Amino acid sequence: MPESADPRDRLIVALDLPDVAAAERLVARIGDAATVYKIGYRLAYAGGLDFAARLAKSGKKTFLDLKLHDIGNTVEEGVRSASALGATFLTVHAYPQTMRAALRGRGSGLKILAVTVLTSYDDADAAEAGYALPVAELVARRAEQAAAIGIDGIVCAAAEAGAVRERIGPAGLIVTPGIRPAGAEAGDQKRVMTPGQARAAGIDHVVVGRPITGADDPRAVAQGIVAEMEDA
Ligand SMILES: O=C(O)c1cc(=O)[nH]c(=O)n1[C@@H]1O[C@H](COP(=O)(O)O)[C@@H](O)[C@H]1O
Repeated sequence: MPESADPRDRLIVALDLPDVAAAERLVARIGDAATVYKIGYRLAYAGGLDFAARLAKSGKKTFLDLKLHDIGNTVEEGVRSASALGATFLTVHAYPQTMRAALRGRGSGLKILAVTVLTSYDDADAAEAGYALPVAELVARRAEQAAAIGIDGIVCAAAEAGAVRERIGPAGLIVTPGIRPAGAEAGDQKRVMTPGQARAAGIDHVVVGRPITGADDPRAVAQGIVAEMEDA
C-alpha cells in the first residue's frame, strides 16, 4: 500500500446529509482536519454531484460512492461521465462484468473501488440474498477477481483486510467502512472495527459517516480518528 504522505488522507468523511448546504456547513466546520469526502446516494440525488465537482476544484479529494452495477455499456459510459467530475474514487459493485466495464470507462486520475460485500451484511444476510458462500469467502473471491481484472482498490470490512491484502498485494487500496470509535453506536453496520483496529489490520482508508456527521464537534471526532490511526 503506498504510504499516504498526509495522515489525514486515511480518513474519508461520508457526507450522508440531506442537502448541499448541510454538506458545505460540515466541510467548513471540519476545516483542515479532513482532506477526503465521500458523496453517496443521499447527497448525490440532492445536487451533490455538482458539489463534488466544486469540492474537488477547492482542493479536497472526493469519492463518488455511486456503487454502479449494470450492463457493461451502461457502466462504462456512466464511469466516463463520472470521470469528468474530478473525483479521486468511484465505487462499483464487485461483479467481474461491471469491474471490467468500469476500467474501460474511467479517465486518468480516477481510482475504481470494488464493493465486495456490504458491511451491513452478515452470513445470514448473504444466505438470504441467495449467496451460497459465507461473507468472508465471498469477499476473498471478489477481491481475487478484482485484482485479476486490475481494479485499484477494495471496499470491505476491516475484519477481511488481511485476507484481501493477501489477494490484492501491497499496491492495492483497502477501504473500510463500518468504522466506529470505541463506544459509538454500530447502527446497521454488522462488521465493525475501531479506527485503530482497522489501521492495525492494514487498511489504507477508513470511511466514517454518522459518528462524524452526528457529532456535536465533528472536527474533534475527525481529528481523533486520524490521531488514533497514527498511533495504531
Ligand atoms: O461504499 C461504501 O462507502 C460503503 C460500503 C459498505 O460496505 N458499507 C458502507 O457503510 N459503505 C458506506 O460507508 C458509509 C458508512 O456510514 P456510517 O455507517 O454512517 O459510518 C455510508 O455512506 C455507506 O453507504
